[in-house]
Amino acid sequence: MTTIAVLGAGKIGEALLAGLLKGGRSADELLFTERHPEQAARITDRYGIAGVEVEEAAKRADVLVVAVKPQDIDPVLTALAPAVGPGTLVVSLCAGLPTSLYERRLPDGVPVVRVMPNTPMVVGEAMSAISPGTHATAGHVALVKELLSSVGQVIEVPESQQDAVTALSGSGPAYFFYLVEAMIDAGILLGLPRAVAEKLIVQSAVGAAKMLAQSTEHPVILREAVTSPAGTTINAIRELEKHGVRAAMLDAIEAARDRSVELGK
Ligand SMILES: NC(=O)C1=CN([C@@H]2O[C@H](COP(=O)(O)OP(=O)(O)OC[C@H]3O[C@@H](n4cnc5c(N)ncnc54)[C@H](OP(=O)(O)O)[C@@H]3O)[C@@H](O)[C@H]2O)C=CC1
Ligand SMILES: O=C(O)[C@@H]1CCC=N1
Repeated sequence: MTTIAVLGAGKIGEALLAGLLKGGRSADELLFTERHPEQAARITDRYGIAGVEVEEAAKRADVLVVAVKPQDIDPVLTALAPAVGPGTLVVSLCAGLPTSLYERRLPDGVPVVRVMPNTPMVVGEAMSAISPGTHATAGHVALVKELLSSVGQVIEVPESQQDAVTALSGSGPAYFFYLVEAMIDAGILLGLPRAVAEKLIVQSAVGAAKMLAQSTEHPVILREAVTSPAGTTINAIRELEKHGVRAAMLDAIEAARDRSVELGK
């Protein structure tokens, strides 16, 4: 049995615990730490998983998944340093934080794998990108891939690409939610009831996402197929181009990448 402890059961930590249970792990194999007692009690009630202190998690777990905000990492590393050994695998989900930070602060030889997942984990559709640190072996990478495969898809990337990955797929779901929110607002502007606008847009998003996932065509071909000559769509596209939506997207994702780099300093 591999015991997995999630340090920081917030949004992504809870999503991972829920996903691992759905993927077939038993609650006995899982632990978590959480500094809000009410959140800890809620998680134990809901999933039957035990909440423990960081030091106990470090002693009992084979895999420690760090899911606190990057700004909160310092006390976690201080608590882990005397408690982890080279047999414990540390998996960091934290934006920006390099494996070298963990390697510097933890005992020599502790294996570290950096992962950037995303919240569609809650529906088994995460996109996770993983990068091994200096002491992580192929076996460690395989174990992390196996864990994350139960909550979505996994790719391995060089660690130098992790800030870009964070900006693209880590934050990516937020961009889609933002777009959906704006499109629902447009429905309200055009006089549709909110419930109708929501249904129209959410199902259009689900359908478009399935087409993107299943089709071998480039997204531009899929868009062209919707854009009839002298029709409605091209009028909307002209407005999007006029307002610089593509350039805004490039700038937005570059800004997210820059923030990830900054968090790692
Ligand atoms: N949300 C997302 O979509 C994604 C997040 N990530 C990464 O995951 C990490 C967590 O993000 P997210 O889940 O959004 O953040 P949250 O703030 O929701 O979750 C972190 C939780 O950990 C708690 N915490 C902080 N320090 C400790 C500690 N020492 N011991 C126990 N618990 C602690 C926090 O408490 P408190 O509320 O008091 O701070 C909070 O409840 C971040 O590093 C982020 O970069 C990665 C990919 C996607
Ligand atoms: O916004 C953040 O910093 C985190 C990392 C990627 C998604 N959410």
